[in-house]
Amino acid sequence: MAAKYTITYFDAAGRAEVTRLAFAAKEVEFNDVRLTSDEWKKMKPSVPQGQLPIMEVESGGKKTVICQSGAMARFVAREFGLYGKNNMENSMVDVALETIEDLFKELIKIYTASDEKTKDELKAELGKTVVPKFVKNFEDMIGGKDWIVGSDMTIADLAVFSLFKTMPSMFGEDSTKCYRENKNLQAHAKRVSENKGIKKWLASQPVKK
Ligand SMILES: N[C@@H](CCC(=O)N[C@@H](CS)C(=O)NCC(=O)O)C(=O)O
Repeated sequence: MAAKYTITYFDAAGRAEVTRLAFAAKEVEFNDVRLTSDEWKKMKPSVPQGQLPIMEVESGGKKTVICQSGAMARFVAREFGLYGKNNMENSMVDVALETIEDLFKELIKIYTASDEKTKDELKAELGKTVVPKFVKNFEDMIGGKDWIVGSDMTIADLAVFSLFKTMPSMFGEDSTKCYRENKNLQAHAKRVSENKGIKKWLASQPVKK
């Protein structure tokens, strides 16, 4: 019997969207559970490491909960052939995922800033210096190729697509100006969004933040 998957997170893209997109791209069904903050408060003590997202995998009569968004994304990527074709490609996928994690950390700095003034300063810096640095990193990875790693779409492509798609709604249009001006990355985003499963997902599951 096929495995049953449940992703639990908040009603946001955040750290769950790349795994959701992997299911969408491969047109594999999963349970998309989105908690309110009250529901989360009740559930938190029973969740491994006390944070979201988590993914429950039911297979062969056994239920396993995977926490840590990177572990979830990599699990799904390995299951569905989105992790490259050999050890070197796996590593290059990891390079992209770790780079996305570095960008996430920059974004979290804005969320956790102690006062509005610092928040505004960090937001202004995001579009001016932080994002351009990351855009250069991803531009170096993709160059004129179709995909970030190898000859097929991987979880790395979904991670880059997802984060840059979400950022404007959280940090303003200016935050991703440099990304929108990059021809190779725009072509890349178009390629990802034209995947049949992703197209369906984007049409049916608008994520607000
Ligand atoms: N390294 C963890 C970080 C998880 C994390 O920071 N989760 C946040 C949401 S993005 C969370 O659960 N916040 C609520 C809480 O800590 O109670 C991962 O990648 O999954």
